[in-house]
Amino acid sequence: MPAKLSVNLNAVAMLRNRRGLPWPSVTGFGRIALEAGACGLTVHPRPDQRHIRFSDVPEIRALLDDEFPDREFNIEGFPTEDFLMLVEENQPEQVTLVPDDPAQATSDHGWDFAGQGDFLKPIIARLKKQGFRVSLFADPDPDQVPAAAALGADRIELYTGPYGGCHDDSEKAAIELEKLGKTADAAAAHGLGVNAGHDLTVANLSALARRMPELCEVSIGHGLTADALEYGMAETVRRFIRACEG
Ligand SMILES: CC(=O)[C@@H](O)[C@H](O)COP(=O)(O)O
Ligand SMILES: NCC(=O)COP(=O)(O)O
Repeated sequence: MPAKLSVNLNAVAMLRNRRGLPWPSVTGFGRIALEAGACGLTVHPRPDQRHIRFSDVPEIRALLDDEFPDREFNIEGFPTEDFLMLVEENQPEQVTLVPDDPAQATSDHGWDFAGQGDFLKPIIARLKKQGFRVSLFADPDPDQVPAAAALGADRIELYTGPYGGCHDDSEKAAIELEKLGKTADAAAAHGLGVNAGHDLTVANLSALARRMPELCEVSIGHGLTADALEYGMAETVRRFIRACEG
């Protein structure tokens, strides 16, 4: 079964926020993505709300509930109490915990599972008790997988930034891809599902999907939104879904 595509709406929100106007519409582009076959929508609200605003989240929840009840909502972020309350109010199918500092421009590393396990464990238990699937943002490092697996989460989301950053160097890309692949293999051996995301594109996605047949889901925003400017959102989503097939 090919990996599922979850469309990240952060970049659409960022474009909207250039003005005090409601377009481009975050839910409107979410609807086009879902109509074109995306399996879900992802948001990564940051504390400064520079792209997704907390008020977008219930609107996306309503879009999914009212028009696409078979698709999934994935909310990503650092688990502050504000973030956890937002999650609990909006009942996503999946929560992805990311170790971002509020000042960070974008996500650039996974959790240190051994060092931050005591912090994560009760948060994961709180989220799991309410029925959310929990995924943990992870570096491409198979040695960290046993510590991740001990925390009680369902999946890891592999940080694919270093792989995506090799867009002009196929030798380096092959090395990064193998690190991701070995981490996915270790995760599968420890009973963890595997998601992936960050700087994925139509050009680099097929090779990733072929290397990790166990890949459950990719969440893609920046590259997909860039393509949507060129090809339109619906055609872009169809292109990414084909790339998920390997
Ligand atoms: C965890 C991850 O890789 C994405 O959620 C990414 O961080 C998107 O966030 P920005 O849109 O703020 O770059
Ligand atoms: N989890 C990764 C994500 O949602 C999107 O990352 P990017 O495609 O915007 O780099």
